[in-house]
Amino acid sequence: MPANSDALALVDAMRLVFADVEHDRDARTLRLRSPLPPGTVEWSAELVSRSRNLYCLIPATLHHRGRLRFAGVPAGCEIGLRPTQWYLDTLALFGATWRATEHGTDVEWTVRRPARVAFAYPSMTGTVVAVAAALATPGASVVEGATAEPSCWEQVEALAANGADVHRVGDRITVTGPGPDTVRWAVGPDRIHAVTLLTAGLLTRGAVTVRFTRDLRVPRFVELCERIGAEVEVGDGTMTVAHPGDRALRATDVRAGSEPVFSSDWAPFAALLLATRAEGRSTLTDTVFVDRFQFLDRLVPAGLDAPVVSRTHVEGRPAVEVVVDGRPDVRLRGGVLEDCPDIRGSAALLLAALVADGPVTIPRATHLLRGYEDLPGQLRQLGVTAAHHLEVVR
Ligand SMILES: CC(=O)N[C@H]1[C@@H](OP(=O)(O)OP(=O)(O)OC[C@H]2O[C@@H](n3ccc(=O)[nH]c3=O)[C@H](O)[C@@H]2O)O[C@H](CO)[C@@H](O)[C@@H]1O
Ligand SMILES: C=C(OP(=O)(O)O)C(=O)O
Repeated sequence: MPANSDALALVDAMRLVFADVEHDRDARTLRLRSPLPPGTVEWSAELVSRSRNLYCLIPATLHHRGRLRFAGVPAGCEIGLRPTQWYLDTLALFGATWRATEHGTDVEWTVRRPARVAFAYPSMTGTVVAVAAALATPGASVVEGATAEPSCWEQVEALAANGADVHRVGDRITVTGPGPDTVRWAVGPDRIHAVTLLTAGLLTRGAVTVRFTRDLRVPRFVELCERIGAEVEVGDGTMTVAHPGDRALRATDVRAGSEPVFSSDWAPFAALLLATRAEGRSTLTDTVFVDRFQFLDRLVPAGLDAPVVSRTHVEGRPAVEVVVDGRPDVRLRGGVLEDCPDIRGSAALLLAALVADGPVTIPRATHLLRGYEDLPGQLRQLGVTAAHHLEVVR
């Protein structure tokens, strides 16, 4: 497992559930053993501020300890409205009760009942919470309208491989609990991380190869690369994306959103690439987060043309649209950039150093470090030299 700060927050939360938590950062393994006896778990405001993904751990926390109190709201990227009540309402379908208090939220799970959960929108965290709750509940539960994100299918794959009665067919997941006592799993490749590095290669007009031990499921990213004229080669456990070298990439329109369409998480990388390496006008939309493209504004003082951002609707959903006029030979100036309060926007700012003449400094790397253990170090390993002046102030 990775050791980005988000993952480390989850490890800390697991220390409140298991007596024996062994995290070996060199071996990249995490072992959780000996659940603590029932009691009340308290998540401090500090812990809660570190990861929004803590929501995914609520079922396990309640399963072993019965009661959870947390201050505030588990926080993540600030990229638009992100209400979270539906995660707790999903748990309530399995018999949990929750209430907002003066200090935060109290959740309890004393009576468990199997449930039928139907998402009107394919919520990612909602799906993970529902599958985990179903697994801890004796009897047959069903999750309909589940997310189409392969990273979440991995949850089902891991459980099934360990003997759980869990099946996914399309957007329907059936679970018969209780699940197995022991689960062992090697975490699959981080798809967003892979797309980040492959984009870096295109920005340098070079090529990057990523290696992985299990399928890298990024078909929409591959399609985009092919559409704009990049070369993609998929081998046995490898994917290489290469810039054509002698010509600019082609402009194209990108409709990002909830998978199976082009992932919202990759939209910043596509926008940066199309603005700085493609010839012509591209329009990108995102139906998940209205501030998805906020990082582009931070690059204007560094020499990027001001993006034209507007609110729109795509298939009835509110969306953000950005129009970029590609300048394939642009050289940005770099500089100390304004903070960008989201992981992928921050990563895109760092990648902008690859098309800049001057140093690029990201002033507050909190968000970057939530999603990437050491992106500057990885870029250096790929051959990015000191000339690109990547600097992250921790
Ligand atoms: C579906 C989707 O693309 N989810 C993204 C979201 O996951 P995350 O799990 O954070 O959020 P959800 O998938 O639960 O919801 C995403 C958005 O969907 C809408 N919504 C959700 C549930 C619901 O019942 N009704 C509703 O309208 C809301 O606008 C919400 O903000 O952020 C992650 C981090 O960037 C991305 O990896 C996920 O791809
Ligand atoms: C938005 C992201 O994370 P979070 O949901 O934790 O804010 C992300 O991973 O890009």
